[in-house]
Amino acid sequence: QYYEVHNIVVPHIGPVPIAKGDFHKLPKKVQKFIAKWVDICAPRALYICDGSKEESDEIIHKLVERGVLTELKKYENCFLCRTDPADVARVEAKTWISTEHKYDTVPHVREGVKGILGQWIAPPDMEKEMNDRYPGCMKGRTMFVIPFSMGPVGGPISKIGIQLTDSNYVLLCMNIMTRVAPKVWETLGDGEFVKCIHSVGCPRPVERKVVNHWPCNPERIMIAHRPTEREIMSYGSGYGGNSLLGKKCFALRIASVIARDEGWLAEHMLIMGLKNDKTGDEKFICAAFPSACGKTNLAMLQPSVPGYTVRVVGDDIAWLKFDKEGTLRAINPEAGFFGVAPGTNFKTNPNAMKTFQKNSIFTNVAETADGGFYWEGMEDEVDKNMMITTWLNKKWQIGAPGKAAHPNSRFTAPASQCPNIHPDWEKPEGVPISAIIFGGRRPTGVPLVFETFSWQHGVSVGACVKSEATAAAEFKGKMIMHDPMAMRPFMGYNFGNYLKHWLKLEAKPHKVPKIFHVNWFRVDEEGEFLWPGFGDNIRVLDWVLRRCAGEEGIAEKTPVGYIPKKESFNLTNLGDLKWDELFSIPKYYWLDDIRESKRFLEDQVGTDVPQVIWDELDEQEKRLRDL
Ligand SMILES: C=CCn1c(=O)c2[nH]c(Cc3ccc(NC(C)=O)cc3)nc2n(CCCC)c1=O
Ligand SMILES: [Mn+2]
Repeated sequence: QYYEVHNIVVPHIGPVPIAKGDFHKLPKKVQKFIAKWVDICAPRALYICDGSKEESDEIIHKLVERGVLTELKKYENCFLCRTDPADVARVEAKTWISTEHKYDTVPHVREGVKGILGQWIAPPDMEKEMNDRYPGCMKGRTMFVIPFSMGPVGGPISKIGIQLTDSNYVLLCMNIMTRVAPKVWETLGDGEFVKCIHSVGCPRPVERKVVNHWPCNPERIMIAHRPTEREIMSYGSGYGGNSLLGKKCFALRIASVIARDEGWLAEHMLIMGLKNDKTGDEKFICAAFPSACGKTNLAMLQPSVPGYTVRVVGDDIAWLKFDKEGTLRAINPEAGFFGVAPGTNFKTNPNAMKTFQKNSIFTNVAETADGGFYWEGMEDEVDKNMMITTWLNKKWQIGAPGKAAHPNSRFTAPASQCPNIHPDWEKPEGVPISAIIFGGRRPTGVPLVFETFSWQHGVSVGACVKSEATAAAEFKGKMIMHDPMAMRPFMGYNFGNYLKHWLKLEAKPHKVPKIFHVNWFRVDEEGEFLWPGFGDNIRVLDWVLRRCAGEEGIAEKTPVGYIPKKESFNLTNLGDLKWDELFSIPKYYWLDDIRESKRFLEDQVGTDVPQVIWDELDEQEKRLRDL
């Protein structure tokens, strides 16, 4: 029979050989979903995954034989993968969201301004693009069927997805990053699941030359989301952010739409627990930072001074939901860490280093002659004379020109292996959240930490998050870029409506947490960092928690929020700290900052900005004028 799919008619190619698993035991809805895409993509065989170690070992063995993976003999069960250099990062310009009505997806952007809060594509145009890519795209390849759960399988906040993919690398990483298990089928039953279709876009016989045994189709990459149908279709890229669909595509973009509909939050946040060693009292916080702020380093913090036992729940994504007592609880929907390798070492993040000593996959890092991994930041941890092979497969040594690892090279490691993973990290109902922290890389004008005056003020601060970033190619050096709620590349729907959703959650019986803003990166006139950061950040989190506990006399009011009273702050062994410079609130810097933020919101969100946000910015401006 024929399938009416996306208005194209594909011949029913009849049964394909099932390499693994029992197709007829799958839930009916799942069988239909698979059969439809088998007909469209025309794979050579079907492989139903079970997420077992045996399965991963079998795939790894095959990929090592084929030269896709190189074993890192210095570690246990660790492998290096080099991608096609044309397929090394997320591609925002080719990331689309399709809904019936444009303004369900994007805000009303000012005429002539390029929208940076998501790209909308009309359903008919998306169908045309899909029909142009998917028919026959898996010819000569195996279609892997990955049943996965975001969050502990069966948990009340968890959600199930099924990913169809022709990439075995994706299968290996999904087995680390999500919960893949036959139990997902039972839990799913006849229920709904997020439909994830991924292809590297290289049917056999391949037309485009395959580099590094990494099939991809960079020229025709398209990462498309249909939130209303809970569907994701990713074509042409094998790279993590584009192909591990459980992460950015599902756990942020699609999940933020589900969360809007169901009354919870899917956020780009770390989750960490801080136990006061004296009182035994433990509090959890969530924090949202743009890239290059060291989010993973903070999540896995090794404190530099005693007083707290810090443990990580998650380093990238948080699903937050108010429980029936009105307490905000969060789960980490992921099961692994997909972290930026460069800059990670035993000083900046010893817990990360210990996490990926085994059972981990490294993508586009460098390789040492003794079978280890290497990247920028490891100079002091590897013998100076060590022969190194770069991510581009060139011979190299420390001190030589060029980079050994790609700046966006990644480690993929099981969260369970992290030495300071929290014992409750897989608690199905999540952990209670006492504070939400926003932050950015702000070299000037922004104090180390401030507490916002209210939920509404906090949401307005989140909406105006900015961070210094290496600007796109055309500029040299750095620019301060907007990254509202650190969700800019991951918004699932109209950002104005997203802010409205946040504001609405304050309603009773919800007990909203306090919202803070931090900045580890302020520098003095010589460009020297004013704050030592890293393990010393525990001092800031200590003050945050004491404020959450309602401790009096430790804060003073400023126009932008409450900042610590110097005498209340733990400064032991910090030596000379330029406290006043670190906490100054320059009036005209901030007046400019507020004006620039208003301009950003007018340009990028326009009429969709909730009035409350304008009111908060106006009040902020008034407080500054009176400074
Ligand atoms: C929990 C740590 C958070 N954190 C920080 O708190 C932090 N602070 C800085 C800036 C800085 C760099 C070096 C020093 N000190 C010396 C000795 O070089 C101090 C501050 N860099 C930081 N980084 C690295 C950012 C790039 C990913 C960082 O991750
Ligand atoms: Mn992230």
